[in-house]
Amino acid sequence: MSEPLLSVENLKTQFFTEEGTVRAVDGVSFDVHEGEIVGLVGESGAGKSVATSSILRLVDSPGEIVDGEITFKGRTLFGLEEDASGEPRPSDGMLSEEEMRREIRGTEIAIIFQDPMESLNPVFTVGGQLREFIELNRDLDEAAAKEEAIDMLREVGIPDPEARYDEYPHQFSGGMRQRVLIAMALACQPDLIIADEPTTALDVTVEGQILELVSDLQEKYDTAFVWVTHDMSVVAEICDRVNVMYLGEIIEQAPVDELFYDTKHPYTRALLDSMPRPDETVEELEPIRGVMPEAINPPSGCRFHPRCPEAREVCTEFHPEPRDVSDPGEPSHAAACVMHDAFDVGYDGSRPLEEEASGGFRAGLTQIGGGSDE
Ligand SMILES: Nc1ncnc2c1ncn2[C@@H]1O[C@H](COP(=O)(O)OP(=O)(O)OP(=O)(O)O)[C@@H](O)[C@H]1O
Ligand code: NI
Repeated sequence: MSEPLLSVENLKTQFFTEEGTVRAVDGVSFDVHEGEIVGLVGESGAGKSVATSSILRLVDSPGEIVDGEITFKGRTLFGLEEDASGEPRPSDGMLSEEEMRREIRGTEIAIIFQDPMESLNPVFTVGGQLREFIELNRDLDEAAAKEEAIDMLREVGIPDPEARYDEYPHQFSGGMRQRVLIAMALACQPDLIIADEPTTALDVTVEGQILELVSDLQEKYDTAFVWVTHDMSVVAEICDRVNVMYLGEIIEQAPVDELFYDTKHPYTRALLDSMPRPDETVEELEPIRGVMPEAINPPSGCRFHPRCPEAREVCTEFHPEPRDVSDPGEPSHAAACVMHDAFDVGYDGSRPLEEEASGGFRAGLTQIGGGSDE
């Protein structure tokens, strides 16, 4: 395969709070290739948003990227090297804040958030905002930018775009506002769009329409996407490859079909069993038991072990990083679970935690977290 468009390596982003260090993103690696839609999925608090805002270096204090390397089209968005005394400092090649603002954010990598009202200014017309954005970022005069803005509104399926151009954000429905944000994201023809749960607040029908629109646009413009969601049916609908996150880590990484039909991590299985799937009728949905622990003091060993039905003693001790667990000839499929032979740390001979747990502390858990806990 060709060089990835975006490469994230061992990314660590932490928040230094009074309660302690929140390891929000704790050693995450993934690639995005040209024109690919890559999912980032996991329960609330898994670190999805922090991971994506780290890509654009938009993490605010008390948060900080503390380790890792992020490259995009051969340029270093984040990188560290050692100074003379062995302390880490930004690498020579790392883009400056000014370069990030001028050359990357919005133009090369656009971002779409869940709440369009955060990105749209309520006191200016929708068309005016879009036009100004186009004017600023592409060498177009006002008239040409207006024409382009109307074209973009039409492109994202807004009916009667000439008239809607002069309306204000509050005159648009939630779905229509989200379409405006997609138009804005596409306006500079970026190579990558980061979408952070942009359809979560919408009802299912509107969500379906937006996902369809994105698929069409993706084909037409060959834009790559990082699509953040907690919803496996959204993943099934639009993603090519998927990264499943749990407590700051990626625990499974696979093409979408492999993830659904040859699931390799018990957490992914639990996520799949906890929500309705378009491709399967299940008698009963099974919520994931327990709640995701705090990212300040993650459990020892595998971070999922306190909630895992397959957990054995070794899981409390050995902390697995994702390893290739694909069968020969199959596409690359990584999982961070020691039940796979690739780990060879004595899972088969290890004592199951199950019985002890059901009578013990798990019985004490009163709150049962579902898959979508927002
Ligand atoms: N400003 C902050 N200060 C302290 N901790 C933070 C801050 N922002 C995020 N975190 C913590 O970082 C972790 C990851 O949060 P993040 O928002 O990335 O989760 P998420 O997977 O996007 O969840 P959601 O689905 O709810 O959006 C959480 O434990 C969260 O509490
Ligand atoms: Ni989030």
